[in-house]
Amino acid sequence: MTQTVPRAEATQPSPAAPAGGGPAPPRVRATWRALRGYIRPYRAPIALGGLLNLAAALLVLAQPLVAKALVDALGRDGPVTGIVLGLTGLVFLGMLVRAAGQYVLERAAESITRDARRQLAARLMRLRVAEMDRSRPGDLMSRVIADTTLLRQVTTQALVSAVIGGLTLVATVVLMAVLDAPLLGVCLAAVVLIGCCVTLIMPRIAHATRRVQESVGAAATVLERAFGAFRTIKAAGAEAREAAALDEAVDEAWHGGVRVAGLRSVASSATGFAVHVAFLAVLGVGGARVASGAVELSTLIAFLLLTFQLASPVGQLVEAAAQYQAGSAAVFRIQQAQGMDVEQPSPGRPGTRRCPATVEFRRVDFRYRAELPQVHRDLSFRAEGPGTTAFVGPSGAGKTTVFALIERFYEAVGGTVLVNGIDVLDWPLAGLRASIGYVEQDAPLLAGTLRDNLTCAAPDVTDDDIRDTLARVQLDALVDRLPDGLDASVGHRGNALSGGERQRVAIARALLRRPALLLLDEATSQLDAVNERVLRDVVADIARDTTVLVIAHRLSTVATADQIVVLEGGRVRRTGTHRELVEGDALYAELAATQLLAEPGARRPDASYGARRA
Ligand SMILES: Nc1ncnc2c1ncn2[C@@H]1O[C@H](COP(=O)(O)OP(=O)(O)OP(=O)(O)O)[C@@H](O)[C@H]1O
Repeated sequence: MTQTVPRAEATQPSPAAPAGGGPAPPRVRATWRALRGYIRPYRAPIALGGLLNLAAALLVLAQPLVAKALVDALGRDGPVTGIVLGLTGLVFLGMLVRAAGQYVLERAAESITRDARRQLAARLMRLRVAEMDRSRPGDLMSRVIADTTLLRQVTTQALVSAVIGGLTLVATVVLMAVLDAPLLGVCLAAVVLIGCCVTLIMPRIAHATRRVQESVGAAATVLERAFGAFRTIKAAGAEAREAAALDEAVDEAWHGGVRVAGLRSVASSATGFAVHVAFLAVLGVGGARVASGAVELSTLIAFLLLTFQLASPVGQLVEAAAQYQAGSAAVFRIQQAQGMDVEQPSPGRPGTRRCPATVEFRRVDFRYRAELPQVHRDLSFRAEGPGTTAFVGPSGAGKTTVFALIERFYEAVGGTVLVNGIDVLDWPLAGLRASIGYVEQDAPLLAGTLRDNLTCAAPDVTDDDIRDTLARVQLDALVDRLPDGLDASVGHRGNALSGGERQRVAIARALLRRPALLLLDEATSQLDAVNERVLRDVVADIARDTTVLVIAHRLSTVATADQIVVLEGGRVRRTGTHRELVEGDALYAELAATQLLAEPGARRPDASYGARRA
């Protein structure tokens, strides 16, 4: 049995969406769940880093007590060398332990960022084509690159700071209570003040961070759009307009970033201010208590040092809260992307691949989205191999969509698409696509080398296979001419090659997959006579042992096709050979006379459809 994926299953609910009832708001719970998922594989190093940081904090905490011993020893005229050496050792040891703790944490943070990027990128590669149609690629790119960076802080530093800060705060408060309880009361007032301030500021940090990340996504979208159509932008003289669109997004990010900076500085200033107020209050109240003999001077000095040290754990807690808020904004956006609709991998099933393949559409209905008009209505045809079936029809008739349904980029809303007699929904997706070679009309190439482009669909092919295939599409001379041969760069989207060469590289790429079915969307641009002839010969050669489906834009293609399917308004209007259709179908005769590209010197059939309709 072939494993099929029910359509409903393939749609993943967004983790960012409300997760049901309960006291905690769903977003907070979803954020926590996601954070726990990122942290889980690195619990050990994070715990080690946390322990080292805690040890460093305790070593720092011990310093006032040693300082108190030093003051007491000085007061008694006792020996101080050991105490001074001990204090120096404490300072150095604290520094080393803190450095080690930081390294372990930073390493874990980098690993978490790497994992998040890998997971998200792998997921986005599996997005359904329909989902990609609705998305902005630039924004998705910024989620993979920029948003994941914010995880670095929240998953390690913020977590450890919160734990260490909390523990250190408790330890400091306990020590203060041991030293002098009334003075502790003065300090606690400052801590309450900070708590109120933080509660007010933190949600605003999350909101502003989200605005920054969204603006960064918008900026990436503008850049992606401009770089993707760079020549068009230049030819249209639209550089300034694109730059202005980028400015807008960048300004928005700036405003958000400045707001976050402002909020964070208010939070940290409030912390510093509260500690200073506490220090002065302890100095005043403590001075009076020393004067009255209620406490010793050394106790007051130790207390004052502890009061200053209070700034560190409280600052850590405030910083952790701010990092959590910023991170939660990023987690929200990452989870949104993780929740997009992906294709489900299904295990391969041997035996379904048969060469040449047979394709059949049985009463297929299709529309791209519920709110869009229907593209195919009751569409039925059968194409067998070996041989060529050509599709012709007016622009928008649904020819390219036929190929998209065979590749299962989209799923029919009614009827059945069969390959080798099996519903494409029942095929293992990878197996289905492995049987098909698809050459798109604009033959997009990937930036990289010629070899990268040829092997991306069939990584295991040998150099001999590549050379044979290049000879078949008559590209061997080009490769011999290039100084770096197969390792020559093809430029962004293959810009370093001519249109005809790009087409032939795309065909070679498809052939290296050894397809049972070749889908070829012919280029609409006029190729020179050599390229035209080469392409025709190549397709004829492939069609000898393979099923070739071609969206025809050339007279030479339809003239030699074994079968021609004429599409009109999403339906099959007529099927036949070129000769039959020229004589028997007015629309076909008109298309052949007016829209199909003829080789220079070739005779066109007369147009009659428009004339007859008129
Ligand atoms: N991704 C998409 N989302 C929404 N509508 C789409 C999408 N792709 C195509 N369409 C629409 O579907 C219809 C059929 O498009 P299709 O590309 O299949 O036509 P075609 O016959 O190949 O046209 P052409 O010869 O001009 O390439 C068109 O009206 C088109 O606007």
